[in-house]
Amino acid sequence: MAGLTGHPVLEIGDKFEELQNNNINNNKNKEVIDKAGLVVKGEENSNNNNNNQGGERDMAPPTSNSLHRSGSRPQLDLSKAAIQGNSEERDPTILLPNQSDDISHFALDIGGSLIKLVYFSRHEGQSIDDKRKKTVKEISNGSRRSYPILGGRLHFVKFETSKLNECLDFISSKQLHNGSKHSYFFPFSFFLDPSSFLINGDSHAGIDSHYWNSEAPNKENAVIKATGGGAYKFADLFKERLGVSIDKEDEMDCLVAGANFLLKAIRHEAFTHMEGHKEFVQIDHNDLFPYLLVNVGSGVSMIKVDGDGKFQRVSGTNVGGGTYWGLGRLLTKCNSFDELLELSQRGDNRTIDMLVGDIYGGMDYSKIGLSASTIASSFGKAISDKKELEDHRPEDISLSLLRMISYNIGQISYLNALRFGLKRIFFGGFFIRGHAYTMDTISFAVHFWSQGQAQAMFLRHEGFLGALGAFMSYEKLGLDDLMVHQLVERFPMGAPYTGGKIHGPPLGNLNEKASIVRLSLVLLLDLTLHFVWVQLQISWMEKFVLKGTEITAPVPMAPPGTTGLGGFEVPSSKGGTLRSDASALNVGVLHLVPTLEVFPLLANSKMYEPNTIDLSDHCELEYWFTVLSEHLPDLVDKAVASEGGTDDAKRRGDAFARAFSAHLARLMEEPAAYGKLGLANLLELREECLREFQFLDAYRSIKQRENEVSLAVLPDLLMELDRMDEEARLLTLIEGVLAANIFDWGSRACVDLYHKGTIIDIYRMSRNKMQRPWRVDDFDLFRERMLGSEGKKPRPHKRALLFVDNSGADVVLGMLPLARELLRRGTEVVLVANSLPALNDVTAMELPDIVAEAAKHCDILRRAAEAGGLLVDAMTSTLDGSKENCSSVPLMVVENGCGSPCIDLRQVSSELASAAKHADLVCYYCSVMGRANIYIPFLLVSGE
Ligand SMILES: Nc1ncnc2c1ncn2[C@@H]1O[C@H](COP(=O)(O)OP(=O)(O)O)[C@@H](O)[C@H]1O
Ligand SMILES: CC(C)(COP(=O)(O)O)[C@@H](O)C(=O)NCCC(=O)O
Ligand SMILES: [Mn+2]
Repeated sequence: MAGLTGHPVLEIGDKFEELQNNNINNNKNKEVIDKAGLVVKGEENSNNNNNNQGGERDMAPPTSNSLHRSGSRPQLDLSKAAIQGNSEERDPTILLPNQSDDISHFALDIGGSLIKLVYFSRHEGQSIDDKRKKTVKEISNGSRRSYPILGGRLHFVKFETSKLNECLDFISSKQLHNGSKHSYFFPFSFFLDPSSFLINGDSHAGIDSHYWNSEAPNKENAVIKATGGGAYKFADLFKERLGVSIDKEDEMDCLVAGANFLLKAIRHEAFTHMEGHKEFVQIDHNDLFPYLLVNVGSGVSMIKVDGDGKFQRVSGTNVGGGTYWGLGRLLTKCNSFDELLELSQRGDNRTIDMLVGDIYGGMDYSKIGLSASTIASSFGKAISDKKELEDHRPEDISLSLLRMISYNIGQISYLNALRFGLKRIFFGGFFIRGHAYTMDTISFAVHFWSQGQAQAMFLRHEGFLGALGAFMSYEKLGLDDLMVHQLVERFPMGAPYTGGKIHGPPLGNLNEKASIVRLSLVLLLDLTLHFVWVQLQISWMEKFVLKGTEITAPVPMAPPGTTGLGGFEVPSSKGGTLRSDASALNVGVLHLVPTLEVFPLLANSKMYEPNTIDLSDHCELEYWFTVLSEHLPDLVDKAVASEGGTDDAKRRGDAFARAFSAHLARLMEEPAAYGKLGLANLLELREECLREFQFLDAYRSIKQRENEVSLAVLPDLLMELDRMDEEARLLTLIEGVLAANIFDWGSRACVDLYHKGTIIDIYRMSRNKMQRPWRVDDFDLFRERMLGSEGKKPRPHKRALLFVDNSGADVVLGMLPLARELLRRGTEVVLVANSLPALNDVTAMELPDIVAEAAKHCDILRRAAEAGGLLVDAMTSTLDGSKENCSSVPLMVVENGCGSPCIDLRQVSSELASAAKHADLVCYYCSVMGRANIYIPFLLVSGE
């Protein structure tokens, strides 16, 4: 598992606390998995050491092509690529017969102020072409869907309605309107014109669809879904410019469909914001309706929502976002909405608003619950004939206007909630703009007037409700069937700081990055084009490196103070600039992965929390920020070495370090910037960031070296185990699993420990320390089931799932011997490993080779691996001479669907979910790194 927390699973949130309190309650642990039976936990082990692991060897990158939930790289199938027609031609067409479609769909919400665009890039997963192929088939028993499975990504982008042309250019440059086409051709000329890469775009769209299409687009039939007034107003323009017809969807229908989808499908979509404090709310799907939806766009619509498609627009107000921006622009001469909002942060509305105290001689009007600081009359002081507009500070005007409008919206919303007895009010629309003071003001109004009975909540995808709803009206996409576990939100890592014109979420001008891939393709076909490739690759990376030095810290949104009696002080944040639109949207790309499933043995997926550590606790965040920052130079060294230490790798390493540091800094300032933040998210972010800078496996050589060393000592270990009687062997095996899990490069103490001795020394030393009773110690129950007791026969398990974690000793000396013991007793064993590399975790792709090597020394493993389809080639002779006949009991490998050091059991691969259904033993172990850097390994063994 590796990782600073290991794979935190099985209610480890609870467990971790319990562990820290030295108060483990076995019964509670047993509730974790339906088929609970046994929990075994190892000794606490404190390790301190130093030293450095020396020189890495450069190795060829792995050819991982399995589908997993990250999938942040474009996947190209270049096999059988060929130039069509005459290769001497200037713009020959290249045929990629095996490249799957990248079909795009998009929908628009064209409002009074902004155009919201939601588009989908879809690609097929590649077929599994590794040694696990047979395993996967076996496990599925024919029930599993066969690859490829369609997945894709939803991207969110916005434009100003007044700049409709920008939107049309964007659509055109991405050829979104040529969507569902089935050709795999593209013109060579695209690659020779660097300017064609300078369009706005994002990294996660991967390869734009038009690169695959050279046929004249079939525009006549193209129909796109759009909502908002602009769907009517600009329909002709769309036809003229893009040749597409607009299929108009009702705005209210779309708002409701979008809100319902988000509230059901995105785990932490809604949050409260009171007095500067943001808290994510977990909405119970079965208890969502009714609610009041308030969409604050140019104007405001208030909709009572009773179910999917069941709603009534109950009210609205013409004092909305357009009013703030329009009046604000007139009164302050601001050039942009953000500038206006920024001004408000430095404003003092008391100079312009008439307060209760102004009227009551500085006193509260407490009889009716009004404090002296309550605004009695917005802009009331402007009646003074002593002051003209220019005598007022634009900052004060902006704040006064913002407060007036936000408060008014909050108050009218409350009245409508009261009218219909609604307790929950969700606010959307881009007027909110994730702005702390706006949200606080609305929340305050709702709270104050409802006396705490109604709750204001905000939506992370605030302005995109209508566009999402329009998008979902494409029936064939079946998006409404998507479930929360099939969606993974990712924040592209390099983009926020790359500069250039950015639309939408933190994506940036990354088409240049995708161009690297495209040009590599050109390279394959025509090496003379090398110079173009190099030039463009540099341009993207250099841009990042240069911009990286200009990264500015975000503006802290300090909480405003309140005075209690209905009054609000001025915002205490006097900060500088607002974040640019791109990063301020705070929404990432939504990856739709239909293959993800909830781990079926999870007893209570609602209660389950994969994050052992909640980073909204500032002390925790600061601690982990320091750990990750300090570890960064070492990680960059490893990453660069893993790519051969070339100049290109160094440049990418530098860019990675800047990108990751910038994200860390951002999260330090605003921990909830990317949604609810836990340690598992932060660790995953780091892996994603590495991948985005094309470091596919930073620990590659370390892993290989440790596998080799561990495999070399495995035969001795197996002999030692075989000399023991059954009981001693079982105990030693469990101790071995606990001991070997110490080899985790995610923990500082463990890295230090490495330099104390050889792997086998450390393994033995750790094993000897695992004195019973362990913190959680159900070993006796386990032994009884495995070996039987007086009057009770052994009851071998049918199928065991062994979650494997770190490469080297952990898997080889810890888990494989346990697997062997289970196989020997007739239990099928499924090794569960990461889909993509993360730290020193072993991956599912790497396991067959490790098992094959181990099988050379062990007949049991060899036969089982053969039975499980892991050994494709005939094996060499074995050394341990075991002759037990277990050829029919297979050893298999499945990927867990995860590319992070921490697994989230709510989102695992379908092959793991499928394997779990027949399992009656789950063996899951992890090391928990406490704040004191104390290593606490524990193993959860649950069986029926
Ligand atoms: N960059 C921006 N430009 C203009 N208005 C913005 C911007 N960001 C936020 N807003 C606010 O959002 C409002 C538009 O919200 P939106 O939900 O998109 O409504 P509409 O559908 O009417 O365009 C604007 O009136 C303004 O108050
Ligand atoms: C007319 C609208 C639905 C248009 O939507 P918008 O472009 O503002 O998002 C909206 O502006 C609105 O509901 N206005 C309030 C009108 C009223 O009820 O007084
Ligand atoms: Mn709108």
